Amino acid sequence: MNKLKQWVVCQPFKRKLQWVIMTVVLTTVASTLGFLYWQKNDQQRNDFVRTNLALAKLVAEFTVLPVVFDDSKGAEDQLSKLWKTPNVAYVLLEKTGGQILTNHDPSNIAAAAPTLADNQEWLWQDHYLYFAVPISHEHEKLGILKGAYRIDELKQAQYRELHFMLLVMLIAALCSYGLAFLLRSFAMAPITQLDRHARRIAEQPDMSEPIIYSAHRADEISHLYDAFNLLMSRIQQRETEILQLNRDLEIKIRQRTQDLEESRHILALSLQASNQWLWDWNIADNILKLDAELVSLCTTLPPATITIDWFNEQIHPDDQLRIRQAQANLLCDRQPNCSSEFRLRTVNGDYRWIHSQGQIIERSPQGNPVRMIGTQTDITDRKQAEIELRIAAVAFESQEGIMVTDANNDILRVNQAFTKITGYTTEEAVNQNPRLLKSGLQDQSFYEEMWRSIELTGNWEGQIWNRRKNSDIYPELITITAVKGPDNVVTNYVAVFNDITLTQAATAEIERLAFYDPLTALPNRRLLMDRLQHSINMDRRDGKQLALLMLDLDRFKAVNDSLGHLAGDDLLQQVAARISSRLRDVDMVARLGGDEFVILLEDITLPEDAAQVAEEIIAELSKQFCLSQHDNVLIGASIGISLYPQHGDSPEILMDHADAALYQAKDAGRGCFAYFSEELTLAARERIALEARLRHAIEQQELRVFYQAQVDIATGLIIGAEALVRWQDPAEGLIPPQRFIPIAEESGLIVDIGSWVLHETCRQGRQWLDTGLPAVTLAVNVSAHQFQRSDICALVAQVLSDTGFPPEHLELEITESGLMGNQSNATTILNNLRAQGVHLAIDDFGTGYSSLAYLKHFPLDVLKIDKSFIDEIPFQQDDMEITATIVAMAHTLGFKVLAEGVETPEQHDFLRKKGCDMYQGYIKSPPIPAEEFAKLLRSQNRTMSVV
Ligand SMILES: Nc1nc2c(ncn2[C@@H]2O[C@H](COP(=O)(O)O[C@H]3[C@@H](O)[C@H](n4cnc5c(=O)[nH]c(N)nc54)O[C@@H]3COP(=O)(O)O)[C@@H](O)[C@H]2O)c(=O)[nH]1
Repeated sequence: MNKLKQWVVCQPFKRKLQWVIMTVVLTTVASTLGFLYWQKNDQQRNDFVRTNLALAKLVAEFTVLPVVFDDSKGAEDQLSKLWKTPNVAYVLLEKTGGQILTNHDPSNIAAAAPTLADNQEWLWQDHYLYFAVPISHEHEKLGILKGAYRIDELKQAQYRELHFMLLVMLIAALCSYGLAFLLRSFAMAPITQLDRHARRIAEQPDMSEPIIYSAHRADEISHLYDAFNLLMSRIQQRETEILQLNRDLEIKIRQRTQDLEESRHILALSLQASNQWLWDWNIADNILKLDAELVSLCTTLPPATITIDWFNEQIHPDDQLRIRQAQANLLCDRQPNCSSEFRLRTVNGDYRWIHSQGQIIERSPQGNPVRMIGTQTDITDRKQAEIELRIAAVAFESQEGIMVTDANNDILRVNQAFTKITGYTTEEAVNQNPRLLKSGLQDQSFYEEMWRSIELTGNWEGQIWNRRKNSDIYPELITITAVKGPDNVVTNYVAVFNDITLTQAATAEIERLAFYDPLTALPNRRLLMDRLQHSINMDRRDGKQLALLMLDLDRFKAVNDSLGHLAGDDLLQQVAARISSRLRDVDMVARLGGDEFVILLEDITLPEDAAQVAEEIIAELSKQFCLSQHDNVLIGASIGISLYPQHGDSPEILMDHADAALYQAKDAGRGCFAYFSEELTLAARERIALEARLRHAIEQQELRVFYQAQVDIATGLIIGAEALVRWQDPAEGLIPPQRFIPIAEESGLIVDIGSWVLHETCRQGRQWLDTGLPAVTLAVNVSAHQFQRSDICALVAQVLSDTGFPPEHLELEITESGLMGNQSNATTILNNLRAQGVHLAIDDFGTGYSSLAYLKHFPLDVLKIDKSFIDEIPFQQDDMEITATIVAMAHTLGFKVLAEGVETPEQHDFLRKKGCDMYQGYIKSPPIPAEEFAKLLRSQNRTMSVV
């Protein structure tokens, strides 16, 4: 119903008008026709009933007699008048009691006829008018006459009339439609025109065009047109004004927009510069607008969907309650603005510290907060820095002294531990230079080295002695670190130090107890084994050898038992001191307990070196001991020696073998040493004996000088000789230098021997000159030991001066190893010798590690190619090539070349072809005594004079 109403309301007015007219016309026509039709119908029916019922009643009166007399025939005659009427359908006469006297029912309708009530005379139903007329005589009911009339004809007539009326209705409808249409057109035309005009004007910019209506009319429509035109002109006028206002407004808006844009830009820049993000919380609908950067930092959600609840969920659980409480306070107006710090989860799942602040900018009419705006800042770095600062502050006040200076080394800050250690308060230290603490125990070079390290590596760590305010000097372990700025320039220095006075003392005490024998203060077994292991490792790497000497005192038990333990202790301490005094710094002596000592000799050259030390110690301990109670005692010592690597490669094995050797030494009769192997023991003993004999030989002048000719390869003439020492032993005969020169070098006797050979050679040379022999160069060997540890320059000057031998005929042969080591020192010596007029030769070239490039730095005259290169010529191609190269290169550097050990004509020819200058070797002459060499020289002279 509502829909219908709605639909009707929505219909255009003209249609509604048309409907009204048609409805009125049709309703009027229909109701009039309907009434007329109904009235006529009713009339016709009543007439039909009345007429036919009267006929039936009349017939009924004529049937009284036949009914009384039960005369069927008479009844039929009477009734025939009735059934001969065309519209009678059936008729029957029924006597009271139910006897049918007559029945005329050709269509069998009676059986289906309705039963009428007692007093009901007729019934109008469907196609029939039923009737029941009583038959009475003198108020006695004799029977009843029943029947039915057909009413079809009457009904058909009525239908025809109905059709006619409907036709009239249709015509009326058409007429009403036409009438309504005419009326609608007439009434709506001006309105439609007004509508079209209004629409057209609405579509045009110009609204000033008036709408014209018939001039002669003055009805309501005409007023409407006037009102419309007036309205339009007013609108036009207002529009002009509005346009003007609009233009003004536009200019203002443009200006404001520009200003706003500028402000926005400045705000954005300011926010960006201050690392801030804008947020805008619409409290009413809960939407939180966040800066795009912050959104992308913490979510992939579309920004428009972010609510305050979602945002709160992203806050760290530990901060959520506090922040929600702050928000609640704001909303309840307990505080006007907010400022808080919290951790916010990012898309990565980690948290960043955010500082958020804002205020309410809009309220509802009731005064409730509606909108808030504020900024957020990522303060993670600041928070981190705060944490680090707190840590730094705690660390700064640690147990270690800390001193911070600026780049000029002026103290900026010190901590409490600094004051505790140094005694200087902060006020006393600040603005001072750390020199304040200088003890003076370190020299300038120490500090220079320290600052060099700081400059190079950025820090320095070490131990330093400083002075407290009360003048006490104390050791500290200090680390100095240079702090650099982003430009890599030092801005500060930070020194962190510990007073290690107590630590040092404690460490020393612990070490002493753990590693040293309390009686003698010598290292104990533990330290010895550590050191031995370390030495084995080092020697294994460097290919060196070491010796372990196990020493046992003879007769110590007797002293201890007879003079008491105090005397025994005293004796042991003195033994320890004597042993120590005989050792080099690199060696070690340990006490294993009782009277047992062990000596570790590191880096020995020959196995016999150990025997020499053992011999010296045995000799030292054989001397008398004066004990503190004025008892003089004589003891002795036996020593067992084991060697690394010959006798074992672990500390335990070496100790066991030294112990075994010690028993061997004791068995041999005490007061002697023994190696773990017999042959070494013998060799060592022989070597020691030889050294003793050599000393004796020097004193007894048993040394001789032999001379070996040096020949000019081009002329074949002797131009010089090498002086070679020999030992003329009265018992053994001539002892070659290979046997005694190494011992002489180790024992230092070489200095005396070398000095003697130089003197003897120059003396002999002078004598030969004086006797008229031709002047030849005499070459003297200078050992490495002699060159490096004695004043060779002074010796040469002295000898030349003493003997008067011309320096230009003296040549000194120095080995490569002699020159190695301190190059500048060697150069000084050589220059000095050169300055004296002496010639200089490099001996055994090729056996050492020097190169020609290295040698060119020295003022040398002759280069002697080692015999080992000459031996295999012409069989060894390599040696030939090396020799040829040495000759060529030596010449390039300005040296003369002498080949040693030339024995065959092939060697001689090869050297001559390669341009070698001189040679020396058995092919010409072996080393021979002075007289023989003089003869050789004289014979050459004679030959020459004959030629
Ligand atoms: N510091 C000193 N060292 C000296 C002194 N005297 C000798 N020595 C050095 O002793 C080493 C052995 O010398 P020596 O046994 O005399 O041997 C020399 C020559 O005999 C030997 N030689 C020379 N020619 C030949 C040869 O043709 N065949 C051959 N088998 N041997 C030959 O060479 C030695 C000379 O060597 P060098 O000195 O290198 O020229 C030896 O190293 C001597 O240096 C001394 O007084 N002081």
